[in-house]
Amino acid sequence: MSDIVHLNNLTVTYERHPAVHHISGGFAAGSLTAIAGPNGAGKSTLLKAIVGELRPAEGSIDRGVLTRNDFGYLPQAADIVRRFPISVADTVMLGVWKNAGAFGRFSREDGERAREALSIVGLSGFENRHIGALSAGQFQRVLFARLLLQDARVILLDEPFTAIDQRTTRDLLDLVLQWNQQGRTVIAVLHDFEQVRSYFPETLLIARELVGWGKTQDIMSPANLIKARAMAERWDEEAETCLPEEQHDEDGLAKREPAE
Ligand SMILES: Nc1ncnc2c1ncn2[C@@H]1O[C@H](COP(=O)(O)OP(=O)(O)OP(=O)(O)O)[C@@H](O)[C@H]1O
Repeated sequence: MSDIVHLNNLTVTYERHPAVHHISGGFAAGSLTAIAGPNGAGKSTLLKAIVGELRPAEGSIDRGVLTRNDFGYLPQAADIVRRFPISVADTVMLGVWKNAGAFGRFSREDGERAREALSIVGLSGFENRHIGALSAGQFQRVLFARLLLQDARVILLDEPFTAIDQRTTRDLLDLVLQWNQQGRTVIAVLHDFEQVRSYFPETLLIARELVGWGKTQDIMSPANLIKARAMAERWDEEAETCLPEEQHDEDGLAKREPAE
């Protein structure tokens, strides 16, 4: 299988402090991958970089022929504002905003598809509800309906089941598995290791730097999890981004500019 997204020595920083450091590897087309790692390991940052919200400080992301519209991205619930006076139906329709004609009008067909997507996630009849009046689980169902409508080739989910009831988690997990069976590439940041082991064949384990990337049963070993924790604890939050590759000597030591 060829890679649909490839990371080449990727480093992503916030004000020169690396959050993701020198990660290389590829997501095979049609793969189902969990991104796991301790708190603050750079998982959300990595998703944001893949979808193009953050630019690499070093290295690159090869997305081949894919464009922004080929990516469906569900941010962490904490990053989504729900106070907008917008209905469930309009939220789902945002999944096809690119189809909207002049004056932001959608076709009757898109309206039909939105209703169908809401029915698939078990929310028929909720079209006119205000999104602020939904439970956390219902709102997550709405966001999954939006992803359904978007029909993306690569779907990125950031902790999609955190603080969601069991029934909703099961229903939405089924959708994730169906997307993958349809040939879509799915990448999900997950905290529940049992979920990772049971449903996600591939895992990318990070602690700012790569701990392991491959078959879940190999990567999620006790030794790797201990290593990830130790790497995260050792990480210096104040560390500055390292010098560009060409400024390293053969021993891998950064060459500093001579003091003036
Ligand atoms: N907008 C930001 N500005 C500055 N630093 C940030 C920003 N977002 C994240 N960071 C820092 O980048 C590092 C990685 O954060 P990130 O959210 O990517 O980790 P994570 O693995 O998703 O964490 P968690 O599991 O706790 O959600 C952390 O040190 C965090 O404080």
